[in-house]
Amino acid sequence: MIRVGVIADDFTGATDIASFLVANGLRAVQFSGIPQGDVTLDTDAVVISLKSRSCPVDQAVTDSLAALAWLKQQGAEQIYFKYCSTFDSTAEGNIGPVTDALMEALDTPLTILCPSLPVNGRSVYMGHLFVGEQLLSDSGMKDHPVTPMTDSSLIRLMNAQAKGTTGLVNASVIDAGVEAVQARYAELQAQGHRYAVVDTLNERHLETLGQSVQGMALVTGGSGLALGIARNLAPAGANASDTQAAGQPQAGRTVVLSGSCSVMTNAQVAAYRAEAESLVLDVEACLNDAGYVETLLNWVLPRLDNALAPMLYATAEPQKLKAIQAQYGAEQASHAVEQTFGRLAARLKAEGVTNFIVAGGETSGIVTQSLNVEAFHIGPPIAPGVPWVRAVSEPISLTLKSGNFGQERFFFDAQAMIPEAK
Ligand SMILES: Nc1ncnc2c1ncn2[C@@H]1O[C@H](COP(=O)(O)OP(=O)(O)OP(=O)(O)O)[C@@H](O)[C@H]1O
Ligand SMILES: O=C(O)[C@@H](O)C(=O)CO
Repeated sequence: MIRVGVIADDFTGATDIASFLVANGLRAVQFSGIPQGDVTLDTDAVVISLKSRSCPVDQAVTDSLAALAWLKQQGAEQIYFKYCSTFDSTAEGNIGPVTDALMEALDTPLTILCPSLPVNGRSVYMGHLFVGEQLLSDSGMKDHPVTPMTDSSLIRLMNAQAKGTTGLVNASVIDAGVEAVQARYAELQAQGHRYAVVDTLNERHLETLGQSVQGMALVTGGSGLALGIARNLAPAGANASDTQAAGQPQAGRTVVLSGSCSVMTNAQVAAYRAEAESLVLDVEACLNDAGYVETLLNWVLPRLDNALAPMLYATAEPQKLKAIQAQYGAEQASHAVEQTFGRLAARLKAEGVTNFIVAGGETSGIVTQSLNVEAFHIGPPIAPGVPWVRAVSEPISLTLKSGNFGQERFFFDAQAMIPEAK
């Protein structure tokens, strides 16, 4: 029986939530897109990753409903709509419209909004979302190129993009325990609200919330709530080393591919460059040189036996990125970089590389697609929300790192978890 069916609005967000599910005692399988037909699954949770965060609203709704239909067909008891812990969305959506569509399809009157992920510094207090010590609207997210977040009130954000109205379950109610929280849900519903923002400051709050939503047809949030839900549902005696076993990385040739320009990835690339061999992608060559992927491949191949895996990166500091975007056009440049990583990944696989350490959501999406990997087992985490994952049908392992996740030595730490070849 599938206890939880997750619809994630991007790729790295999907591995993020899958990681919290398995770390807290549920077995999980992740799919890249909606699988064709029925699949026989011996698992507690299924995570489907879509690309619905910043696509047009209609597309996001259609894809999310298709994922819902597939999950219901597999018998999923509870549906979890996973979006970003920084509530990445525009005034039009897609979080509001997708939530409305899922609620209508499930014929459910109330759901919760729980973006918080305290272990990564995302918390909610009095309905306001914080990133570390800053309000969301003061954090780096205010300058996001696609979904700039200039308001921190989850109530205002949701009311602007959804059909119904939003109420608050504040921290003191959550401190009062599961029954108080459930009574507050009933009160908000009786007042005509459709969405309940839940304050969350710590793991204890997530545990209370996980218990409070048992039986709720739809929940929505970041990956933090998955910890509470998994702890509530995990069978007695479940332990993470069992649930993560199928996703353990195997000995094999490894590369690092970094296409993220986020602040944390810049720091991680700088730390890794200082000790490992690396090559920066030339954006002009990505755009115009048909033989560039072979050039990159010829650089990588002789370095695959190095003690530290070779790294190819497009990662750039904000000023450099702006200059590149001004010269070539933002969309053209990022598309060309993504295509280069995708083609290179396919060539590397053909040359026997089995382990891919990838940074960036879009970059992870294209690399996974190019490797033709459709389903993953989830392994142990390298950092909160970033696990090793292993393809179900072939010996390929990946880490798919959200731009701002992970510690500075992430690329080293990921490799340290790969066993030595026998
Ligand atoms: N030097 C560069 N010049 C132009 N575009 C680049 C450059 N480096 C990376 N890009 C593009 O920037 C985008 C980065 O997005 P990606 O989702 O991979 O990372 P991210 O936004 O940091 O990650 P996440 O979505 O997990 O937070 C990609 O489209 C990538 O191709
Ligand atoms: O929730 C998060 O912050 C991440 O899983 C994510 O969605 C990054 O794109």
